[in-house]
Amino acid sequence: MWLTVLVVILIIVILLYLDTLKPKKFPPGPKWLPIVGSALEVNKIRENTKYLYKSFKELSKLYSKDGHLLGLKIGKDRIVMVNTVEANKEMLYNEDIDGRPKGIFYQTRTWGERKGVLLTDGELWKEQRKFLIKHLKEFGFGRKGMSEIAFSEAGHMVNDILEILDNKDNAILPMHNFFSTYILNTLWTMMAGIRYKPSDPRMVLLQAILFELFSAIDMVGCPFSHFPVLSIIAPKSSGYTDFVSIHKRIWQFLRDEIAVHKMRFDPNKEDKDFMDVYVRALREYGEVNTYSEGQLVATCLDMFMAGTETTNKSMSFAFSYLVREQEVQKKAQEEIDRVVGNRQPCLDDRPNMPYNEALVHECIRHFMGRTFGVPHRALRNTTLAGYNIPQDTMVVSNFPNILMDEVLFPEPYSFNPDRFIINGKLCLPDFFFPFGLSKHRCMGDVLAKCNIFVLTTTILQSFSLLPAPGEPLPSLEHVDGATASAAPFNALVVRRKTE
Ligand code: HEM
Repeated sequence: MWLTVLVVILIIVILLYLDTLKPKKFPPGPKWLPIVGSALEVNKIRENTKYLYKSFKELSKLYSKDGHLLGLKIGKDRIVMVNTVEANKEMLYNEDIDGRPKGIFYQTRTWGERKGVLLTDGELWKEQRKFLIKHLKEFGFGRKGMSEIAFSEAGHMVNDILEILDNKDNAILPMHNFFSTYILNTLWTMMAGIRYKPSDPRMVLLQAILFELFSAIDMVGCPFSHFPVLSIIAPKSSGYTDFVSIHKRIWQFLRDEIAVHKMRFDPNKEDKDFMDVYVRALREYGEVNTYSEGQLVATCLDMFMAGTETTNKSMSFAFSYLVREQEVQKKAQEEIDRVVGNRQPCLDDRPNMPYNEALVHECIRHFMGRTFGVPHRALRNTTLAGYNIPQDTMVVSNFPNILMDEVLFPEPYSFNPDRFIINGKLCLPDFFFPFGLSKHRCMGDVLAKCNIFVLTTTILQSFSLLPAPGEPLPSLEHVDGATASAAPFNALVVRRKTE
């Protein structure tokens, strides 16, 4: 009996010891303790720095001599943060690192299966990404139709503000989520043929829970993803219960929409949106290869999340700075007045408006300068920047390290569109790739840039945004999470006088 206990203890000790060993030539980083890995050290530093990206910067300074990579283990997950421009380019073009992570966190959002286009790889990702892009184009994606939809949404936005002003000259409006419904509408018109009013109660609820969800998790995971056992022994405090319940609400929202499309489907009528196309494919061929109704729900979920949160939060950063820095706002308005005059701005104006176009890139820089890339996964043992990356290691672009670098972007925390202008022309350096590179490059960059340009120029043409009287200026302390957001703030929206 005692011998058995001793052997069991010995095996546990050996397993715990093995858990602390790093693979040969693994990227440098903090020590690995049994079970928790480097989590304690990361958390300790995060208590001081408040933000995960700043903690990784501190840890990189401490451990990474050449600065390229930082190697960590959080719970069961081996994670490599890719810090530099050169290492990121090498990583994003390395096909061995073209996978997406597996596991409870990434799969719970799609009811335990690997579905969708954002967090999948292999045949399913390839086939479904191709199908999605091909058919979204039929409804305007990346084409003229897309800019017309953005133009129409911008018009609705101005009318909604005028309705709120109700003959007054100004009103105080909450800004951190202000643009989200208009942004969602541009995508949802193509995906589901629908536009919502920002006051629609379903939208208000969905936006609130999405904001909550993205603040509660990090792009590299959350407590129950690194320690899956927590989802069973401590589902509430590990965030698992909320994660599932938020997703259930979004699934329901999407399934309701798909049900409407299925009900009204008529094989003899022209498809009006992506859901129609997918329902037709399922009716004609059935659930073959990678096609299924679950895949349609997951694709909609991905587009909903990747397509609205990112653009909306980029704009929330832009406007928090525009309220603080009135001279930037005035410069943008001067260009709008000079080039566009009194008609509504549209995407065709962009080539003649380098300052406003640069403003779009500066707002994306501020967003991705606080947000990590979508994690990749090593599909097999490989190398990166001279280090070994074992199969199934999570590999993450550390965008903040590049986009907030003082050498690449002097005074990185100031909001300065002029940094992207040389001799009066927009000039983007080749170390600026906030949408990623290569095969997993963002699908929605064209739509995001179109929306930000059209919505920003349209609102600034008709209104100025000033600090709300009696309230502090918008805070520069942002909300951390899977995607960073400006802290909630109000602005005094003032009608501009037209001559
Ligand atoms: C400011 C706005 C946006 C930024 C900064 C952004 C950034 C990114 C980044 C960094 C990636 C990961 C690339 C990689 O893993 O190598 C990505 C992937 C993705 N984005 Fe975006 N994105 C934005 C807007 C959008 C929009 C509007 C859509 C929807 C139309 C979208 C859909 C996607 C999808 C589906 C992927 C996964 C691509 C794949 O793995 O094949 N994104 N995005």
